[in-house]
Amino acid sequence: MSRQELINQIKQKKSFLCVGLDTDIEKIPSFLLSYPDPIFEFNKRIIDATKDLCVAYKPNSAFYECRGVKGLQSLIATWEYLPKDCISIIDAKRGDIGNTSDKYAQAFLDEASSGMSFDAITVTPYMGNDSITPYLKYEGKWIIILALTSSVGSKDFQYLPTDDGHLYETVIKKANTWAGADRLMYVVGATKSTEFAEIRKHAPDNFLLVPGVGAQGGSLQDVCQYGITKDCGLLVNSSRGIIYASNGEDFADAARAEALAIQQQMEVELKKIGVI
Ligand SMILES: O=c1ccn([C@@H]2O[C@H](COP(=O)(O)O)[C@@H](O)[C@H]2O)c(=O)[nH]1
Repeated sequence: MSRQELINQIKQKKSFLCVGLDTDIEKIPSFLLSYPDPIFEFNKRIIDATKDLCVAYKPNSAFYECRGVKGLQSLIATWEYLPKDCISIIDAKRGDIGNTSDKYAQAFLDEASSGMSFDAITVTPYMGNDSITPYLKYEGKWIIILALTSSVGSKDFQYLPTDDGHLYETVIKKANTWAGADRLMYVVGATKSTEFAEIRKHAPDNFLLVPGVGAQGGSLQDVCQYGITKDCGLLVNSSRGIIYASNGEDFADAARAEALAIQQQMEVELKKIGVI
């Protein structure tokens, strides 16, 4: 999905919501366990209930990989089921030397090789340029670089002082030399809303993937105050807050209600800035 197509979807759906599919076999309603692929069945119902309210889905690969072959089958089935008008993001957080990154890129971006071809993949910047370029070979795919994470541990490295301010700022400045805002997004945690203004100085046009609202307590309003741009420029993710809104038979309806509440706040923010 191109940048313009993404912006068009945001305008059409009045939403910049990303629904996180962190689907945990121990948390899904027990009645689903009798299905041949309970994880896929859960995802399918969540997708059906939310697809008109969001512009992105983000399965986190850990929740699938931990189940071995079964998990990969669920992930492939989920990827196949994702609506084509939503950007599909695999949250894999990979990073390695070039020839290994080639294989990670094949695993998640090359349908002929693995059966999956997500629109975007999260990567860690720590190993530098040659760990990122293999993903850029896949035309039209997005690379989403961890910049300032929502985690408490972000203070261990990401805030270290550098000539640019902090290490996360150096990451953004350097990564901007590898590709433009039509291929690169950055992960910035919603729990770091006060840093958004600083980040926008380095990344005025890039979309930011923002996890951390909902279960981690980040504020959508604060994120928008400092992070929204004339093109929106944000994909705000909520995983547990939406998909585990209920663990009863009504789980999909409860997920929809949560997603709708977020979409309605997003509509207000988009109107404020004149995106819609
Ligand atoms: O800085 C980061 C980077 C990634 N994540 C991921 O986003 C979701 C958040 O899930 P919630 O249930 O909405 O808290 C999850 O997949 C994380 O691995 C993040 O939280 N922070």
